[in-house]
Amino acid sequence: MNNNVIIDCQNVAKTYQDGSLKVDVLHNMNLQIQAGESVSIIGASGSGKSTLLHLLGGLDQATSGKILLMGQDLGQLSQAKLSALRNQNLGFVYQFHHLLAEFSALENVMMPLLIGKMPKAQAEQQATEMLAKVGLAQRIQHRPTELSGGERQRAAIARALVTRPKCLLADEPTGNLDRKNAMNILDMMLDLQRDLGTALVVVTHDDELAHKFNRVLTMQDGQLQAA
Ligand SMILES: Nc1ncnc2c1ncn2[C@@H]1O[C@H](COP(=O)(O)OP(=O)(O)OP(=O)(O)O)[C@@H](O)[C@H]1O
Repeated sequence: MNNNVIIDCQNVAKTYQDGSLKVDVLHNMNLQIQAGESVSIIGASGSGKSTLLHLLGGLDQATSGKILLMGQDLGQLSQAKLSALRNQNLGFVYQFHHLLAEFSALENVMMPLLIGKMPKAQAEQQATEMLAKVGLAQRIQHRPTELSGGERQRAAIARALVTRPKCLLADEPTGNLDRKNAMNILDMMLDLQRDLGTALVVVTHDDELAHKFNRVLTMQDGQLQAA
């Protein structure tokens, strides 16, 4: 195995069976995500971008083909092993922040570390540092409702990165934000990708944002093409 490959999709197909209707979304798709690179995925609505991201994250299974995460075949792992591999190596950010309303930004960001059994004081320190990196040093005690939309997404990004994953998978992370905010947050994600050495895979509708990445791929006819 090439040690720099974090995710390796080999001849992946995904078909949804919706009643009697079969929907072929991905076929014979190949993709390698290298350590530390930034990749954007664009393409028409319904072309399969979110489907691909779910497969890369081990949240759904390919119909055929293989997806390796750190050399391990996701289709061959027990649910417990898959969860552990995912928690150790991947971070997720969605269009909606999914922060827990009753907790502060700090508590939300500490959560994945506490789940990983890190002692509380250390988790608090690391979460505080990550919140500072996303520009929320002055907001750590705020609850999600006390943060702006952009700040909530920053907190969600801090929560996804606090475990120092090898790869961050983001589905329309700036889709709910105005243009200026979206640009700022995407630039911040790319800065963090370079500083932390995290690979970054982002699905976006925004061609201009997409072109800030090392590679731009377009989903078309169930496959990825270099844009
Ligand atoms: N659970 C499912 N069951 C049946 N069909 C599905 C399911 N999930 C997605 N699809 C279909 O698969 C296709 C790809 O969906 P997907 O959400 O991956 O597209 P997308 O490129 O992310 O779209 P968008 O840009 O609008 O978010 C669509 O035609 C969709 O209707």
